[in-house]
Amino acid sequence: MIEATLCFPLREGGDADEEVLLIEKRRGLGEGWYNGPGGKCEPGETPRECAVRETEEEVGLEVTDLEKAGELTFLLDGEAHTFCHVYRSRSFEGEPTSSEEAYPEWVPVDDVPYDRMWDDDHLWLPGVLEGNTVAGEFRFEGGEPLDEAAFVDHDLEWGVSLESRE
Ligand SMILES: CNc1ncnc2c1ncn2[C@@H]1O[C@H](COP(=O)(O)OP(=O)(O)OP(=O)(O)O)[C@@H](O)[C@H]1O
Repeated sequence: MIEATLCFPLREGGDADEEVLLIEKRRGLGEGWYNGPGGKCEPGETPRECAVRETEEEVGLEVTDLEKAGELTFLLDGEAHTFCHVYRSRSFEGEPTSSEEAYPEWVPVDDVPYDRMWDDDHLWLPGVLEGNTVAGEFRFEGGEPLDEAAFVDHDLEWGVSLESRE
């Protein structure tokens, strides 16, 4: 099973609108779709360290004080495929810049382009951006690659305690 991360930097935008930093992914899994910065954990790395590293690599932002917001299990044809640790952060340094992997974009949290994201995102990301915590299982069918499989169903639990988790 792949262990991966997603990080959602948040800031106060114009008109006091809350904004989230998304990326348009330029290659690999989920290419062409929007998501948070993130990626696969490397050996010996904690998920939190992975989220910080991937955010720096993909958009050049140095995030600190990551808050654990979710744990998502993605199953493909009945088998656990990816376990994803989700974080929020309001503390970061630097300006988002494009990389070979991603185009960054600040978007109002009320205007997230869910029609251009993974099919599961609209189910859990709004709550995460509102400050809630979530544990979820999402089932996909149809074989590899995961981003061409069909999203079948899911279970979600809100308000879970993730404080003691990486
Ligand atoms: C199934 N539903 C899903 N919904 C939302 N997000 C999903 C997801 N499934 C995977 N993700 C995320 O997508 C990124 C893949 O990125 P990543 O590991 O970098 O893939 P990629 O193949 O490009 O890796 P390398 O660059 O080769 O390491 C990574 O953040 C991972 O958490």
